[in-house]
Amino acid sequence: MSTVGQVIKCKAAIAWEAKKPLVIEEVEVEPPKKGEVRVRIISTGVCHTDAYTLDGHDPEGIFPCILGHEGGGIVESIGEGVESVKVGDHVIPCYIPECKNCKFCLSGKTNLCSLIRVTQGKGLMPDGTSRFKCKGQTIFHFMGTSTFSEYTVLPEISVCKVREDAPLDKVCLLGCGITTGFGAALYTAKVEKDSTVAVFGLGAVGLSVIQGAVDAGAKRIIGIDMNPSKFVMAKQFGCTEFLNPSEFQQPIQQVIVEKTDGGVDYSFECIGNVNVMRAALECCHKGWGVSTIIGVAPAGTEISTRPFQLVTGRTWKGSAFGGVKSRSQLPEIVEKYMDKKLKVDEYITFTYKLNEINEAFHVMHEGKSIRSVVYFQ
Ligand SMILES: NC(=O)C1=CN([C@@H]2O[C@H](COP(=O)(O)OP(=O)(O)OC[C@H]3O[C@@H](n4cnc5c(N)ncnc54)[C@H](OP(=O)(O)O)[C@@H]3O)[C@@H](O)[C@H]2O)C=CC1
Ligand SMILES: N[C@@H](CCC(=O)N[C@@H](CSC=O)C(=O)NCC(=O)O)C(=O)O
Ligand SMILES: [Zn+2]
Ligand SMILES: [Zn+2]
Repeated sequence: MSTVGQVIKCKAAIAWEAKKPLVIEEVEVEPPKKGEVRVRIISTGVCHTDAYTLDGHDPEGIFPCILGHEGGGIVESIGEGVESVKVGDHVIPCYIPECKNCKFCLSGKTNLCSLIRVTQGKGLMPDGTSRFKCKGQTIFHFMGTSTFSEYTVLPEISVCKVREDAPLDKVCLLGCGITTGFGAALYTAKVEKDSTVAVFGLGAVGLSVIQGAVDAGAKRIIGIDMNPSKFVMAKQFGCTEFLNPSEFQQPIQQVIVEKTDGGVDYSFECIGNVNVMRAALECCHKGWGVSTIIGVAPAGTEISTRPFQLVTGRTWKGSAFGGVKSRSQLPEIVEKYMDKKLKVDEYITFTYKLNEINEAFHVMHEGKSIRSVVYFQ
């Protein structure tokens, strides 16, 4: 029986409140309105940012909500006026949309489309309402994607069509962490051949920075993590040296400056810790070192350094989704994976069914996972 135009009742993991486990509930998902798309999610990764919001660190965290932003799915139905995707298309939901028409999209300088950013940050669709209900209560969207639900509704501009032979249970991971790190190295920092790179935090994002740095021809890639178990995979990805800050008396930036004849050409913070962000800037070479912040830091925290660090030629940058334009450039990243030029399968350390999703958060907090993928069937 067709579900088009009908409210769909399905399973979703609800975050009823911060710091509490998700609860699998039956939710009602409304049909897509004008300019919207309803997607059946096949699988979803669990990113550190989902944990950050669930743990109550996100100033935009609104509860109850359906988290999840690293999904792969199939279009179930489309709303009036939708032209860029059709029923049955394979898609990746995108937390940074691409309208191709706002000041940001037209600038050619950024991937940060801002057409619907305000409502998205309030957990709502662009018309200011939600498509989710549970037990008669409105459930908020998250990052415009809410992929921890069997069905979700997205604005058309937040949906990237991908080739049908790309396995959705793998390329879902390109919806966030892998694309973010890879893009940050190649498109935001623009790492150069023969350069020296420091990567702080060797989770999925850090490993992807390493992939980007290898692609760019970096000569030395120094991985820094407090968890030495993360070094094993980093080495397989092309990291050439490893440092555990807890093994040194001096600040880690000083150790790196000494080991690299004055500092690295590029550094990346892939943790979300403002003290590490400072270290990442200060381990950069005087005159030209560029440090890119990727990690998302808790509400209320701020970065600091001596302005002299910048006066003397270091640059502080930031990157969201690796600077990748979601609808026009993400298909190229999928292509790289399909051509075996980008690792994706290797990140999947755990797989779960939806009713086991809290375990994915547990293994992440224990430092045991790179990525968990949750399957809906
Ligand atoms: N800007 C953007 O567009 C995006 C930002 N993010 C953000 O990027 C960050 C990384 O995400 P993800 O890779 O999924 O996270 P992970 O938790 O998988 O990786 C973070 C790694 O950093 C390690 N770590 C923690 N504290 C320190 C420290 N003080 N010094 C060195 N290493 C440390 C962790 O160790 P352990 O294993 O012990 O925890 C872990 O190995 C998060 O803040 C996330 O929110 C993610 C995607 C997109
Ligand atoms: N809601 C947070 C900000 C969280 C954040 O910075 N998100 C990143 C993506 S993290 C993905 O895992 C991002 O794309 N930021 C750009 C944006 O417009 O949100 C807060 O309010 O601090
Ligand atoms: Zn993410
Ligand atoms: Zn736009």
